[in-house]
Amino acid sequence: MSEENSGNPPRPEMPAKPLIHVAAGMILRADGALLLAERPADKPWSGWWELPGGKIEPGETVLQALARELDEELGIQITQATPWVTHVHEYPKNIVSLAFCRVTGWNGTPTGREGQTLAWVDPHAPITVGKLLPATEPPLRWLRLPDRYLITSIGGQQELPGYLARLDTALQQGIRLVQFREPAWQQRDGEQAVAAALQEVLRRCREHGARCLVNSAHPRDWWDRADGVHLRAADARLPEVAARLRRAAEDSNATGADAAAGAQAAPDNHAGANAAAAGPNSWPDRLLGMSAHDAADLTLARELGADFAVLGHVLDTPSHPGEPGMGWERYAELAGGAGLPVLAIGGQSEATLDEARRHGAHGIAGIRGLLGY
Ligand SMILES: Nc1nc2c([nH]c(=O)n2[C@@H]2O[C@H](COP(=O)(O)OP(=O)(O)OP(=O)(O)O)[C@@H](O)[C@H]2O)c(=O)[nH]1
Repeated sequence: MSEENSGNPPRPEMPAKPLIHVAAGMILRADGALLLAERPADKPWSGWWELPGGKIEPGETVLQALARELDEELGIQITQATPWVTHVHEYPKNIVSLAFCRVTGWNGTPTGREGQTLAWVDPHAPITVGKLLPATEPPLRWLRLPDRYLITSIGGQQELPGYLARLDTALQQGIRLVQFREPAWQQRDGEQAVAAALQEVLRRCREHGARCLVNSAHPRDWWDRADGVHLRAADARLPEVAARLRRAAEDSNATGADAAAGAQAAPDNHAGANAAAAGPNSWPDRLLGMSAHDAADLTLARELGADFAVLGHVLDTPSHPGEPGMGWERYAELAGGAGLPVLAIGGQSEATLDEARRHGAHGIAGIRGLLGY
């Protein structure tokens, strides 16, 4: 029904909020420490902490703007930086599109050239230097996500001992995120046989402080045994999946997990914008991953409050014979608009991690390449 004949009075036009494009640096030292800056007294939100950076000027690329800002603000010259996640946050008075970049190489020593206090912090520990700008909280959460994601492909009971030995090695070598995914085995031998393998994989992951998600091809009641779920794109569209995630979010809110996760009060003109813009964070005490193949899948991942998406396949891979990969250019285009961390999948291994990062990936996912085949 059109507004004219709906019987409702026409709504007054809302003035559009200004959209500000910003480049901000995740400046990471070799020991993993992250640089934060306190906004100085003469700027809006003074006293709040942020990632160094600033507005992108007309004609500048994100990396050019970042290089200029870090030189002006900190007196450092970037030698190594890659695009990461672009996060759009709506404040009551404006909308900021923050293009976060990983900065891992620079010349000079960061100095607060505009009077700002600087602090190197451990991004894996609670941030205690002060309040973070609301739009700066999601990237700090995302930074904690491991950058290598191993997906199982055990295949059957006979192969299990050999696989577990390889898994042990991968965990010893630093794998901290695993997805248990055995749809063919489950279909052939039944859930019981596969459930025992999940227990073995979970036990080993826990021994090494790694998290293990279960693929949504497996029974729903396994999700709670693991550290979260990895949704296939088709499963992410099922109403019962959305309902299940909503229930998990409600349970978690009821037990105050949000407060424990460090939600902060915002000043008046930031108030209320944070939770909505950071995504619903559907399952705060567990991880939610989703497989994506196109822009619509990535949008859905963001709407569901996924912690990350896996996008591919990028390069040709034995798991999709005869289906050419999307290639790095297309990957970069899609990942750049995703608004959440994206891992590249398809032909990935330690050897492709740098290339993946150059194209905006948070990291890589794989079956064989991350198991040392
Ligand atoms: N650099 C940076 N800006 C952020 C972050 N989070 C966040 O909401 N912002 C917002 O993005 C905008 C950054 O622009 P800016 O730093 O160039 O602007 P400014 O207020 O310092 O003023 P100015 O450029 O006129 O000196 C501000 O509105 C700031 O509140 C962050 O982590 N880093």
